[in-house]
Amino acid sequence: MAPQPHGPTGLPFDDIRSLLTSMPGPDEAALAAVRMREADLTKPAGSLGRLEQIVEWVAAWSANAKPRVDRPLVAIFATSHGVTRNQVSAFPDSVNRQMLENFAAGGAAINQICVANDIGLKVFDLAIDVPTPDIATDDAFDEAGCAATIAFGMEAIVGADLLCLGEMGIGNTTVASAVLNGLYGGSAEDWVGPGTGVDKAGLARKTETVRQAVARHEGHLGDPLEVLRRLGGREIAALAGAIMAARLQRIPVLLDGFVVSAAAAVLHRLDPTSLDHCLAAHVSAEPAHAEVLRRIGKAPLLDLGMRLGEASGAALACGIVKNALAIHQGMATFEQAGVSGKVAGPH
Ligand SMILES: O=C(O)c1ccc[n+]([C@@H]2O[C@H](COP(=O)([O-])O)[C@@H](O)[C@H]2O)c1
Ligand SMILES: Cc1cc2nc[nH]c2cc1C
Repeated sequence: MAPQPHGPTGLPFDDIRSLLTSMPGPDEAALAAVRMREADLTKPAGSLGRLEQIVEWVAAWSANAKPRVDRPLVAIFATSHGVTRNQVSAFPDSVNRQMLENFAAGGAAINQICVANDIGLKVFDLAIDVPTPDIATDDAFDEAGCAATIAFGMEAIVGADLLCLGEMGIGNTTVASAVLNGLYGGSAEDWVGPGTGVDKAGLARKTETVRQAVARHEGHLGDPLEVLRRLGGREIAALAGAIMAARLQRIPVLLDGFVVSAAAAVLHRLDPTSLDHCLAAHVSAEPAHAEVLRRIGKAPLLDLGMRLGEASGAALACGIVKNALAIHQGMATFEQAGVSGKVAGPH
């Protein structure tokens, strides 16, 4: 039989759907081992709060009873959006390439967060000089193009033991709002916010653009991959691929802000368990982000009023993950330290 490029039906999205059905679950043995050790460490049970659950999360999803993060990686997917012709951003498209150069030169916020926390940084240029079509009037991709971009995101992820996902793309909060409106319904107002800082008139243009884009596809938004194809952008597609690839490679993921959460929401709509290896690093100042996190069932680790993108919140949260693991690995047990354990019963 001749080789078939895209599985039995020949449709690229079917490959993605079938991959989602074969994702590994948590490693129960690693989880049990860290819970056992946790109980023996010189502190009252539960006193490290969510830090304890972070250790369990890394153990379960990296399948390591002695969880470590030695090679954390920030991956930034950068691209351009035709939707910016509707004047939906406070900044011009030219910032995309300029920021790529700034990342390369070490001058962006994310460079400094990576230096401070000893994190590797990779920036992926997704045809930054060729914007995807304006989603208010055209589909963002055809199916093959969308699937190929998801596949690019999958292939980008190698050799890390914790992945911090971020993006860069002027206009992409409009695109993310359209994707979320397409996935979850409601009105455009529910999902739109200031992004890089548009004024009142800009916000009205954004809202109208999202309303127009979503209305164009009415009746075709029942399939989350169709929502992505019609209303998304390259960084959102690649981020969805990266989240899937990390799961297959047993790499825990820290999700950054509003735009990354739109990619995560596509997967969550396809399969609610597909984000179990992900934590929400922070809740962004973009007003609808908190609602997305509620919908995907993630309580953010940080709430710092940030709205930068470029994985800045995820990279900061990586520092917390590294601290949680250092505490767990390095602490003495009650027996080792000669510290008395909790007394049984009331006293
Ligand atoms: O991550 C967020 O929550 C976030 C919120 C607002 C803006 N951004 C960043 O700002 C850019 C998109 O904003 P805008 O106004 O051009 O749509 C893009 O480069 C994002 O990384 C990111
Ligand atoms: C300057 C600038 C830096 C960014 N980093 C991520 N998104 C951004 C948007 C702008 C405008």
